[in-house]
Amino acid sequence: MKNTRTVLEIKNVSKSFQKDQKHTQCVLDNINLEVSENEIVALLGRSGSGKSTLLRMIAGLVDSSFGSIVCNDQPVTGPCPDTSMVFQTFALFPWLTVFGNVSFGLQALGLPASEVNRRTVDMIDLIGLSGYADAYPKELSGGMRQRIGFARALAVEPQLLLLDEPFSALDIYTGHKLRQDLLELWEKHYIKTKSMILVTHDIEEAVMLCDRVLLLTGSPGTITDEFKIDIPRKTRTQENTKLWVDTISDTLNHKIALTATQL
Ligand SMILES: Nc1ncnc2c1ncn2[C@@H]1O[C@H](COP(=O)(O)OP(=O)(O)OP(=O)(O)O)[C@@H](O)[C@H]1O
Repeated sequence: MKNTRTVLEIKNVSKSFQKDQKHTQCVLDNINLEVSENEIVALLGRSGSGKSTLLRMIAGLVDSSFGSIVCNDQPVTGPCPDTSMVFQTFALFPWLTVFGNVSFGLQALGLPASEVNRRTVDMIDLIGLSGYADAYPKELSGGMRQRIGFARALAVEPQLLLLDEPFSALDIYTGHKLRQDLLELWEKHYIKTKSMILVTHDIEEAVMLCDRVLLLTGSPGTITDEFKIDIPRKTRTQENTKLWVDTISDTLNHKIALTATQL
């Protein structure tokens, strides 16, 4: 029987930012979302619809104004130990080597040095950066830098990996290779991560990689549409997913146009 343990449960979450002394901006409204073990979920929406804000709220980096977020059975009230994030811009520490970057989160956990060392070396190998432990990010290509970003996030063994457009700054080939490598690590359980949420603007990427694609639309943003991609991941091709891509694209464009008329 399929394991359907819930890794993330978001209930009635809203978020407003204080713009100045008199004005607040409501960015997200009444978000409800469950993510199960063994799932990859995509979040699509226009720029500014609140996708990154939602990821940061799940990570506990931003407070929600209303509602509840529970990750791995624990309410998220601050930085969440069961999640980690990979960013579009890599967000590496340029003054640290590959080893320093990858071990950063492990050191913050206060683990013994021998454990930090072992897990960092293992993760550097697993992500395909063997031989580069002493290199600095500026000495490496964009694809290799993003591998550091993934290794840093995965080293702390998050249950839920939060991906904020992690492939969009890479060329098509490099992005494709990194996606395939990540999938392989996940499907073969070489990493402890159970589930992932991917924020992307690339509908094809979402359909090829994810079990479900959610649309965050409206102003303030809310989850308005869900598409279950029920073709086994391994058998997906551009041809047999084209209908999904076209349907999602049409729905998204329609919703964005609708929102524009309401603003
Ligand atoms: N810390 C903050 N303070 C004030 N406003 C914020 C803050 N963070 C985000 N916002 C506002 O919230 C809205 C949503 O931003 P967010 O970055 O979540 O959108 P997004 O959907 O991820 O956009 P993109 O696709 O361009 O990355 C924007 O209007 C942004 O200006």
